[in-house]
Amino acid sequence: MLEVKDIHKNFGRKKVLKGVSFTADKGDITCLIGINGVGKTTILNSIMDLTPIKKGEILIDGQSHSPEMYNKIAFIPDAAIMLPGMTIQEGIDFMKDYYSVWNDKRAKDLIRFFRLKMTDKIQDLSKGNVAKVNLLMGLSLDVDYILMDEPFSGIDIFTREQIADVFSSRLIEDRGVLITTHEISDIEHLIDKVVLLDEGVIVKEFYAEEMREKEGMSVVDVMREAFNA
Ligand SMILES: Nc1ncnc2c1ncn2[C@@H]1O[C@H](COP(=O)(O)OP(=O)(O)OP(=O)(O)O)[C@@H](O)[C@H]1O
Repeated sequence: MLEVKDIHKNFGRKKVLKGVSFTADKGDITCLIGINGVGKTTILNSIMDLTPIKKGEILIDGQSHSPEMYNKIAFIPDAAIMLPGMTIQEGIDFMKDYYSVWNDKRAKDLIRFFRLKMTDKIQDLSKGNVAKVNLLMGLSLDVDYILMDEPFSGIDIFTREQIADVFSSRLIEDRGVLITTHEISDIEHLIDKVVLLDEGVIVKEFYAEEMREKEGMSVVDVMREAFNA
């Protein structure tokens, strides 16, 4: 389980996270939702230890940050992660050398699934293809948890559908996925758990299916109610 416990984060005098707590389970797709600038990326960066937190604790299967953690968790950001001059093949070769948890069979499945051309340079890729390469690099790591920051941002509907298909496919397997997205309707039917962030704290944490069955409310209905939209 991924446990975020009472984390606080300031940028200068601005208090962005004011005691954020939630959990994301292995086997679940958990979606972190909130308006622009509320602190979603900051939470993912904090989980990956890419930014220091002022207070609080982050546990991955009960353990706090350590170098071994990077064999358990992968981060798929919303910008290109490979050097611009590299080809996709060179990027894959780098990942293979760097990570002992690289799964070459899954990488090959993803290359076929996304129809990527290995000789293409990262700097020449469209935004959608950059997103696909990022997914390829993150999902090909045999880790238990995957964080994804806005995998649908600025991407056309067909590519969004293709990316959404990844969520329902065996490429995710029984791993824990924590995703931020504004394109909730694309994956509403695939999400297990929803965590709503507003004004520096978690205002609601619920299972989408339970909410549909017990309250007759969709994720978007709950969002509208929580954010008074
Ligand atoms: N390095 C930084 N220095 C100063 N302020 C920052 C920094 N990174 C983020 N912030 C501020 O922290 C707040 C939260 O930013 P963050 O990127 O986490 O939000 P977000 O919820 O991911 O936004 P979006 O939905 O637009 O991607 C914003 O007000 C942002 O301007």
